[in-house]
Amino acid sequence: MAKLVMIRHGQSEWNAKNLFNGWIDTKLSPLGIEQAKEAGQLLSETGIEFDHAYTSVLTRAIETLDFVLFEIGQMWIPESKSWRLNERNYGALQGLNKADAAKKWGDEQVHQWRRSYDVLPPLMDSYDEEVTVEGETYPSYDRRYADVPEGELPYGESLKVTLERVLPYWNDEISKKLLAGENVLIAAHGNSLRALAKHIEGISDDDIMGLEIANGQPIVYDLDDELKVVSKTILTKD
Ligand SMILES: O=C(O)[C@@H](CO)OP(=O)(O)O
Repeated sequence: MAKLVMIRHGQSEWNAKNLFNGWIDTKLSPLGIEQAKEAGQLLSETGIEFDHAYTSVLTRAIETLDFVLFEIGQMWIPESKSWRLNERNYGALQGLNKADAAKKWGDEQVHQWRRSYDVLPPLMDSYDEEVTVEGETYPSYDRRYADVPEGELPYGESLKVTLERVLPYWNDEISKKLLAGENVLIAAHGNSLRALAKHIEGISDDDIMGLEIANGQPIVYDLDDELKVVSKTILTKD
């Protein structure tokens, strides 16, 4: 029986400001760093020995993985990073304040964009666009995406579309490790992990609307030989 642990990154600078973050590369806030360290401390109490760690190509998830691996004394294990584990691309919403968006488009519309399974956010026009917040400019595209196959760069993703780009990585890479009995740690994002949880737990399109994943709380799955969930435990301080 293999163990799979998924951790959403600690609070990002833009989570703290209530901005749509998506693929924009922001760092952990001071609270986010504390949450990442705490996640590692909680995980270290389980004694799980990992064989492989996965993360996205976004700094907030990579930082979280580093803090967690440091806390559990397993910084040496093999790690892989993939754009397929990135946060959902929030398209033209990226950089906007979520409360301002609700005032402009209405609470229900914004809730649909954030939590529905298949409603797309407004799409961005091009990867040449930059997002400027408080005088700081963030590029939409950089060389970390050079290996993304032609035509697969998203311009805005629903959870469904997010799952469709996470799944090939799960099927070709992560699930193979678990099927071989290896213990796997994934540090990623609220929506890439909601998508994976939907797949792993068989959550319906309707019920996935109610699933929230908190920053820095490790989710520990025991999986059987066919990767069916035997148990799920969320580690918290309390
Ligand atoms: O802004 C984002 O990219 C995500 C997660 O931080 O937000 P939401 O929870 O609204 O999907």
